[in-house]
Amino acid sequence: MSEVSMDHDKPLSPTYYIGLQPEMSSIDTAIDSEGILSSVTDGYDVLSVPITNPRFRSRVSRISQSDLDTVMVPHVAPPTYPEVNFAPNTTYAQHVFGLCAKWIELDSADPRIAGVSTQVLKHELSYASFCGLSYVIVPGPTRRNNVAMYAESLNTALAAVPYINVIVHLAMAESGVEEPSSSDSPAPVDSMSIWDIWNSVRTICDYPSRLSVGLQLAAKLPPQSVVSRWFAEPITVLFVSAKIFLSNPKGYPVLSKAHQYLLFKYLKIKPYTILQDVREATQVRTSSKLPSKQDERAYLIYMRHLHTILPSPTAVEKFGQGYQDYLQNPLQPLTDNLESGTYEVFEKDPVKYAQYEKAILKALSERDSNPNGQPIILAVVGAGRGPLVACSLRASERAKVPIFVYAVEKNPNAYTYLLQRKELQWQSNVEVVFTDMRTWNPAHKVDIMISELLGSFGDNELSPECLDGVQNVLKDNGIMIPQSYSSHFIPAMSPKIFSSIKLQNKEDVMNTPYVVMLQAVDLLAPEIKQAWEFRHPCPYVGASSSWPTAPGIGEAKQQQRYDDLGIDYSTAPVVNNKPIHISNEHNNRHVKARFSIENRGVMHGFVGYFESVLYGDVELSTRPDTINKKSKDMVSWFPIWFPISTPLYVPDSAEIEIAIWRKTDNRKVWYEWSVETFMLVPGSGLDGSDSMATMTTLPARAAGSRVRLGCSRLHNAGGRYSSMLL
Ligand SMILES: C[S@@+](CC[C@H](N)C(=O)[O-])C[C@H]1O[C@@H](n2cnc3c(N)ncnc32)[C@H](O)[C@@H]1O
Repeated sequence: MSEVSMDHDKPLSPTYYIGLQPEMSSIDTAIDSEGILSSVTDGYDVLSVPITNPRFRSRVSRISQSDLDTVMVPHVAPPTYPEVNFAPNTTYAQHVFGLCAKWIELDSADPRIAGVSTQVLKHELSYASFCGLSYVIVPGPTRRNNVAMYAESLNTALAAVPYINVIVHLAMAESGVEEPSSSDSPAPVDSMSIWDIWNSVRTICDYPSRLSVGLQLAAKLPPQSVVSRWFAEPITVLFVSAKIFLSNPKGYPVLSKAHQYLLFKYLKIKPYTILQDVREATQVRTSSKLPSKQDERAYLIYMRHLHTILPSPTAVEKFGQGYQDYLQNPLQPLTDNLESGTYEVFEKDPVKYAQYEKAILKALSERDSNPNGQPIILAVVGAGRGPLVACSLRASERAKVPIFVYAVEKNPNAYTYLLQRKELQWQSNVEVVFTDMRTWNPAHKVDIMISELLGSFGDNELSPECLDGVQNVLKDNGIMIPQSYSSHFIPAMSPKIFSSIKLQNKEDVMNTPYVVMLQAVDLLAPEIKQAWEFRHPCPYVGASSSWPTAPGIGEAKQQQRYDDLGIDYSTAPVVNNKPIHISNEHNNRHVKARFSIENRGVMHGFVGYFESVLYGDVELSTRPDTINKKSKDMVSWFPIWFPISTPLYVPDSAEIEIAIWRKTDNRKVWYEWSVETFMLVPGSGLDGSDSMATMTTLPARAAGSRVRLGCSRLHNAGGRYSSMLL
């Protein structure tokens, strides 16, 4: 809005940008019905149109130049009829994106200019909203040191116009030299600086769901870390200038391979694509001042072609379609009885069951047959609707080893279904038992015990506790499948998940983990780390079947423990009229892991995965870096997200330390977690280089030492979000 950038002689015709909807549906007719939008859309789906025109700009400019001797911000009245580019019309409103005036300077250091700009923005948003538009595009901040001012204006405008979505138009990264450098060589470009500005804007505005990014694809793409960073942001629009296209040998416009790959990645989040500069680029490409419509359409045709050659989604992407970044509460199959539909979803994953069948086959083949040719006794504990029973029977056939299977289930409805399957399919090879596995007392001990009680973080559905409780029915040399499972984690940034959790607006929403098919997430560290492991059979749990002796402890000791804990033995947890073992301390876990962070970012939480050794070399994994090797295309588990209530900014070359506890008492199991961040002091002093501490106002510290930056609170410290053992 500054006088320098004012251009009164601009023609009155608005600049249109033309674009494609994420779903690529095309509208056949021109969207004009009022005469203003007479530019035919030519197969485009959306049109972005400046909300106001230069008449409005001239008036605003005159107002801002008047009364220069007063400090008051002059009042700007809303645009009038000849100052706007369109009128309300429900036929085309959904196909039009409003472009806010490019000449406003919300972040101007001059309070008059900033004040006038804010009024202009509010008027434009308000008029666009009145006309029924859903989206307006606002130019990004022009200065680095006045971001708070920009954000405040945006926030005010968002609050004043309640329904419209505001898209901030931003470059991916700076393209030029960053700051004047003291040396002769130019300072390197800081490729995260624009993301930094955006992060400040949305943080100051407190993560509004109506604020998103319109990302301008750069001609020269920034490093991969910047590409991944933007991918985690709410991108509503991708701006693609026709000027970044190359010409193929036949003279048609095409994008470079690097741009194609980037688009393939970004199109997954289904942004609108807006093509810019088509006329100018066509003129250059065709060396014609008046290129034909056909020549201009080449860009659109190419973009549509790109949509048709998108790499096919992975098995996980296909399975999770529609569930991306959608928060789900982790299942609690011990407390709750699952619905048939939920089991059906599990059963859609061929990979998990193929791996189980392979593991059972291997265990059967390695197991010496029982004396007198007795069948090997298997137990599927937590049988659900029976898929692992079916796997066991198939493995027995393949191994040519006779088996007898107990199918143990505590869900009465699943039990009924299992009885049906026994009657119709399995007959005498299978005995269906309705009980909590922890109180099961079978006639025969078990050679191979098979379970699938795993949650997204491995042990979070209480597999360790359930299996400890049934371990006493396993023969001394018996096998448990899985043999072990481990939990893994990594710090991550996801503004989308953070705001979705916040939006729930319920108490304690940051105290519980969520199961999420992650998409808009940037993993902040280069490697995922293991938290802990559980092995079965558990060495701390005895194989005695005498009930109610606490596994591995003995009744007297158990009594002693109750006494130590001040618990009345007679009030010990009871299942099926029998007290279950309460000494569960061996299933407590604690880990503190340190993650090196190369590129700065904001931590909103951490992602959890698991790995499991089913038997021998047959494994399962949900870790993105090992899933392909261990259980490619397995879809049964989405990752788990542990939120933190206050996002933590982490600078370049920093460290994040995450501490997690798995805590148990005699009735429940829960996680607690906290995060600390550190900055590393670079330079050694020995080579003559200054340490950052001496270059900044920080107190001098030895090079390599860690400066504490911040920490989160302890989450779920009260154990309120617990999984119940009873
Ligand atoms: C994750 S589901 C797996 C079901 C089945 N094995 C499958 O792969 O589809 C876990 C099953 O274990 C059952 N379950 C959980 N805890 C149990 C317990 N303590 N005793 C018996 N069944 C239990 C649940 O009811 C549920 O059917």
